[in-house]
Amino acid sequence: MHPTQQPGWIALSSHAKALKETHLRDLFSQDGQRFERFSVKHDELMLDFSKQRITTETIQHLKALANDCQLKLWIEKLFCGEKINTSEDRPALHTALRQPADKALYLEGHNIIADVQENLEHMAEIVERIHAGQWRGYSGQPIDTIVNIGVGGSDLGPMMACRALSDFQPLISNPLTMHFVSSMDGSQLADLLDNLKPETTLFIISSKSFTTIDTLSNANTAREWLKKASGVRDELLNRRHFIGVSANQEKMSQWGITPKSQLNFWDWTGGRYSMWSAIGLPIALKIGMHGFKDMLSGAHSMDEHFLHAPFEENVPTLLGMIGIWNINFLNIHAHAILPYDGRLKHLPAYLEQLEMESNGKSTTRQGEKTDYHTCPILWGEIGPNAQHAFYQLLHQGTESVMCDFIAPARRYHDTGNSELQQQHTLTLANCLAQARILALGDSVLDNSTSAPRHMRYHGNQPSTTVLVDELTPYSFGQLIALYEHKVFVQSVIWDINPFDQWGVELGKKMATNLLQPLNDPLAEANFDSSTDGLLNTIHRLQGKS
Ligand SMILES: O=P(O)(O)OC[C@H]1O[C@H](O)[C@H](O)[C@@H](O)[C@@H]1O
Repeated sequence: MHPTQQPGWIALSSHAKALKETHLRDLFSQDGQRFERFSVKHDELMLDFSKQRITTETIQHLKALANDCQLKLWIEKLFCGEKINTSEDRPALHTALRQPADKALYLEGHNIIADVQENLEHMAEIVERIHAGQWRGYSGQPIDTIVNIGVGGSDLGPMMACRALSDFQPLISNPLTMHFVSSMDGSQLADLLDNLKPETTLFIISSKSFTTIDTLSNANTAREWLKKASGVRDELLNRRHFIGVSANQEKMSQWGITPKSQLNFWDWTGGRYSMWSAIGLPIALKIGMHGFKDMLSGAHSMDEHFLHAPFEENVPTLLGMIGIWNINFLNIHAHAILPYDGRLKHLPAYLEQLEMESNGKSTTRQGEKTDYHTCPILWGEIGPNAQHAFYQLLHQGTESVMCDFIAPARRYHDTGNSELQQQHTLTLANCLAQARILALGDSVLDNSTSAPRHMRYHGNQPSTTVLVDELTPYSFGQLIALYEHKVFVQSVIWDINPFDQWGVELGKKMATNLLQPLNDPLAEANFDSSTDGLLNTIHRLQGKS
């Protein structure tokens, strides 16, 4: 049945009308127990939903809607490997990547957990060799610099995790420097190559498809740079300086990655869900295999919780359903991700891909056009930095925005560094202050109403605070799995497939069509007046016409 015809949806619509005039300030003054009522803890994460514009009735209706849409059944389909990515005829089994070794999951008669474990062992061998200084470049010197070349899901997850978990680097005899390169125009790579030593640099070419032009162009540039610098033959460079990570072995081999330096994963791992697979090699290099496995365990703990916990305690389900409430019933279509921890700098970019590429769709599983909103516009920044940039709009603009505040409760506590401890306290104070003012507005002040209009804060901007006990590989794994499952919950309610991304394909084809007319001013170009005009101007500026 169409989601908007479900009884839960209809009940939520009238409930939203009844709550329309209710400010968060009223909800707090009516109920002194909001925090106890609307905060939920699972393991190392605590989510406070009390600053959302909800009542206990809202939660009941959301639960009814989740049941109407058979959420429980869909979660089971996800975990057991049903082909729920129907447009690509495959399952989405990122949860299998974090299953313990003693579990089994059969896909077409084959135990994929055994494959996953074998893969982890191969990863561990590579990590060990590099950490021990036994992986040597063409001149015999140990590798000390890693450059991950990838884009989208083959870049954002590992880059985010390496930054987030840099406090957890193991003591190794051969410390590594790590870089991430994604941009198609080569600007990141060009800057980097000027400062790298070719004989000690190892490139990880990460691409699920191994056909992504952005990644292959950067990889080719890197190989040419190595060739010129070393004067060594391709075969030796490929063996000593390139590792490939892909679900496409054939393409990796064609490019020249030697079989021993190939790490595989599977088409049932979506690109934006792949940091748990061999795509996570940079993470394992950064925090060691032990740390990487802790991250997998954290995610697994969230998986088990998502699969088994009842709705009222189910953290990803609540996060997803309260998002549905905001988007479809309170008409809020902007979502800010605000980590109060500089280590989570890349979390907003990661979630932009995870959420908007998964749920930024308007076609239902039945192939019909949705007549309701789906994924909101998501963006974000380290919270304290964003306070000096776009919080003005959050506090006094005309848009309703829902916010996620994400902060660790403990940091620096065992460093003995009181200045840094104080900085953490200051950061938490800002996090709590901002969420409070966004919710309650200037009613937090005694004499607010006497202030001129330009100094008023209207409040009523809903937010969730995600409090992490302490940022570790384990809690980080939980946090990311939380968002993955939240996205899944919303996709079920919206009746869309979150695991494909057809909306990115046409742009790739069109860019290919434009290469020839860009190279050759005499090539036939008959696109549209804007594109033709831009082509002519570029030719003129390049001195080609
Ligand atoms: O890993 P790759 O196959 O190189 O793909 C890299 C990225 O590019 C694609 O265009 C998709 O939009 C992303 O989902 C994907 O993560």
